[in-house]
Amino acid sequence: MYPQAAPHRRSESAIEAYGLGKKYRRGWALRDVSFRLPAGRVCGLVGPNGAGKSTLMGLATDMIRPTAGALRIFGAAPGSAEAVMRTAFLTQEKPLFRRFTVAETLRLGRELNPRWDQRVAEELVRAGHVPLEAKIGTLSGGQRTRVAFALAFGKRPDLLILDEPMADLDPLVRRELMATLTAAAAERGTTVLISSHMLAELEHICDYLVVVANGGLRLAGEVNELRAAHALFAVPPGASLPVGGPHQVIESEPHGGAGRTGVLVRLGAPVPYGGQAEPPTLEELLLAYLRSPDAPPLIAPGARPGDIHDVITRDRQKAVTA
Ligand SMILES: Nc1ncnc2c1ncn2[C@@H]1O[C@H](COP(=O)(O)OP(=O)(O)OP(=O)(O)O)[C@@H](O)[C@H]1O
Repeated sequence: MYPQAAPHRRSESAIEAYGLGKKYRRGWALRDVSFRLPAGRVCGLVGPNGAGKSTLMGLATDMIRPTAGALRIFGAAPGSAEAVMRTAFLTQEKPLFRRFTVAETLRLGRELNPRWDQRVAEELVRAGHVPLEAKIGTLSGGQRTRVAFALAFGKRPDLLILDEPMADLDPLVRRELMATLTAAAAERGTTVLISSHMLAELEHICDYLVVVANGGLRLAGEVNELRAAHALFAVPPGASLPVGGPHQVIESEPHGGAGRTGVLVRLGAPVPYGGQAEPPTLEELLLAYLRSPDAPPLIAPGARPGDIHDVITRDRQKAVTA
């Protein structure tokens, strides 16, 4: 059963993937991945180590070429001038020139990006008391991360792709930068795709979710829709599971003490919440799917991409008119 959303015009897609796959010598890192991320969403990309998250982000930023399928950024091919101008990508590595000062780094950002916003970039640096005249090589890991964030935000991207970028930040700075992220998304309609293993943190910022495991897509869609499509039952010791038939058990785990079992089900029919059942939190939903990598995928209707043939036709038309 899937909660019926009110009919609405299909919004612009920031990312659409069609049967996307990447094969390395050791095998498929990502296989047959199809989803869309509507523009303006903050999307958590979640999966166990080696699930294919960085590969997906590499494909979206043209760092990696697909073995199969295709991907579009605002309708444009990754690596095209339009996609590059509209996208900022931040990884754990944060390649910055160590001999440049912070001010020189921001100047480089200004020269390379036609939509550069010096005020936004400088404010981010100043908020962390990072001296503009300091050389990058003399900064702490967290300060370098802040400068890399300033470069990414200064670019005023429509799509910000963040590959676990905050691992070296203290909790207060993480919070501050998360707040900056969500404010940018709310004010400018920036789409954010952020991979993280910090599930509780994602709960605060994400309204959209893509889960990958073993190189395949497991969940995609709006957080609220995905939560509403599941229920968590707290089953007392000795009691039998009060669901069956159309419902599908994703996972059962000890829950809340007193010998109770928490059973997360994908709903096949409406259940009255209350009593034993409640909608799972985002963290409960994610943990259940991470612990059950073979659970069948659930791609919300709004997260399904259009037809790949339309994309090919559109590309051909662009090539003819170019
Ligand atoms: N350049 C490469 N050559 C060969 N195999 C690779 C390469 N890059 C990634 N892989 C493999 O592809 C799979 C997916 O890797 P990927 O880095 O996308 O996972 P991830 O979800 O980002 O993991 P993590 O959470 O650990 O960062 C892994 O099995 C990895 O070993």
